[in-house]
Amino acid sequence: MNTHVAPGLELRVTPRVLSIAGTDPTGGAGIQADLKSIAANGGYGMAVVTALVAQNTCGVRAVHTPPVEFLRQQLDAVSEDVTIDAVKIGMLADVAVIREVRSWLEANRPPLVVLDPVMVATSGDRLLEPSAEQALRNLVPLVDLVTPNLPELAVLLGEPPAENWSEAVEQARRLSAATGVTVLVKGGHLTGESCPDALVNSHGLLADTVVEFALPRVETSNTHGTGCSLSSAMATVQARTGDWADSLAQVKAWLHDALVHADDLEVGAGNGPIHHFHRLFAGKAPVGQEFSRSLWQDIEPTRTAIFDLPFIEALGDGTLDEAEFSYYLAQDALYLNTYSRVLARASALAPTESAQLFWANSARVCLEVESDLHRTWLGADTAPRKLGPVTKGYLDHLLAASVQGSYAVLVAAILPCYWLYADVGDRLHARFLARGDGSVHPYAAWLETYADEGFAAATRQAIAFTDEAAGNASAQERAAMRTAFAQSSRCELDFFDAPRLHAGASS
Ligand SMILES: Nc1ncnc2c1ncn2[C@@H]1O[C@H](COP(=O)(O)OP(=O)(O)O)[C@@H](O)[C@H]1O
Ligand SMILES: Cc1ncc(COP(=O)(O)OP(=O)(O)O)c(N)n1
Repeated sequence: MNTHVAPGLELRVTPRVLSIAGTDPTGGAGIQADLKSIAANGGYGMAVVTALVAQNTCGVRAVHTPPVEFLRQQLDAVSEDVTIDAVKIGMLADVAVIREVRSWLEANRPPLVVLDPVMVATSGDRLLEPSAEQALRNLVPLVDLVTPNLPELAVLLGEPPAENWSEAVEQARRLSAATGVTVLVKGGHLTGESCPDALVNSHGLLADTVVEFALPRVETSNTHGTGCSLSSAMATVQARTGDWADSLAQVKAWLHDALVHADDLEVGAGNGPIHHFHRLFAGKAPVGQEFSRSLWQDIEPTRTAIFDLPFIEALGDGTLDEAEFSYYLAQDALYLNTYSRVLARASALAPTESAQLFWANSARVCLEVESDLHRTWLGADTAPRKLGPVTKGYLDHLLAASVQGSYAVLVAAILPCYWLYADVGDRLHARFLARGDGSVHPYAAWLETYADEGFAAATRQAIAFTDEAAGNASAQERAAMRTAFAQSSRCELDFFDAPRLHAGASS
């Protein structure tokens, strides 16, 4: 699953994450927000203060920057004692602070560094001296991820700010190309119903140059500290998963719900903070990926059996019998129609707005894929198709999960269809590309559908929502999730083997 783990990065369940940033006495931004965000995302937070900021939700009143010798003493006190798994850097105030942090980074080389290039607060007050902009630009190539908002992205490039999302992504491409660093470009400063973020790396570090995640924009003025919270959450989750895209899928869902619950806090008269601990306050555990990882391990024999199937072998090398492929697609179309209803049921049961939207959108996409199957592959084949015995068995299992009322068990039953297809599509597509002989592959278009980055992103989100559901479930419910996941996985195996057994019998 973690295809992009940086060399030397040792993944940890509870990463030790250091924030190097300025303060916010109202607790919404800066180092206070970072510590909450790190804890809410399952890390152990530590803090070195760069500057003391007299600010509140309405604005910044004064900034006091202690001597850099004291900054170095703080940094050394932490790093000489504690193993640091990840660092998040926020407000750096001036050139002297940047120089000191740079020198400490060069001497200590933490395995993972995320830089939020803080320049201006929401209130419009400056948090970085203009004379320090070049020094901050020069720091970017030293980090692993930089998370600028749109005005900061423009300053880093020396260009006017992007006015729309596609310009923002183009700017992120240029910054990544120039620095070699992965850029997390954020759409918070734009308007519109959707609030997109994208990971951009022009040097092949991600599955695709641009990996985008969008969730609905939350209507609230309480967005103080979103950038701080996002960057420290990314440092934390990345130190656990080792995969930027997985990390953003998890963090974005968490942040969305933290914004949804922001108004509950009633802090301050201006732009108030987000609700970092909305999960904890609702009696939920922080999110990790241990549960989904253990599910994936449980089905290791099933996964091996799938790749040993003659159907998968022949699909991969393009020698699959046409009748078998056609049977498979027709059954897939029948399957998707009901699967879409099952996804809609998950949306109806979902405990959060972000999960509700995700499953509802998945139900819609599923119907689009079904009609695309008819248009692209089955168009000429108008023969009425009967639900095959394997398809029926699989759908009966999913429908049973959808009527018994547990959201957690239902999403566990749903997940293998995403995860195993993404895995099969990915591997077969890679095998196809590795042939490199330019030969025509009759099923290339099908392989592309499932090796598609959009599908991979949806799979990561489905995994993140399953982990979230597991975090809220009782031990008994988690055991039922495990059983449901394993059974759906066996159904997937049988589904791939069904054409061999049943294609001849159907008309
Ligand atoms: N109203 C909103 N609804 C949903 N997500 C938001 C909203 N405002 C900001 N975000 C998210 O918060 C994060 C920080 O974004 P942004 O506001 O662009 O940066 P900054 O806080 O550094 O100015 C991003 O993940 C962005 O998508
Ligand atoms: C000490 C400190 N650091 C950073 C910020 C800016 O925080 P950010 O997350 O960008 O949120 P907004 O303030 O822009 O909402 C800050 N205010 N103070």
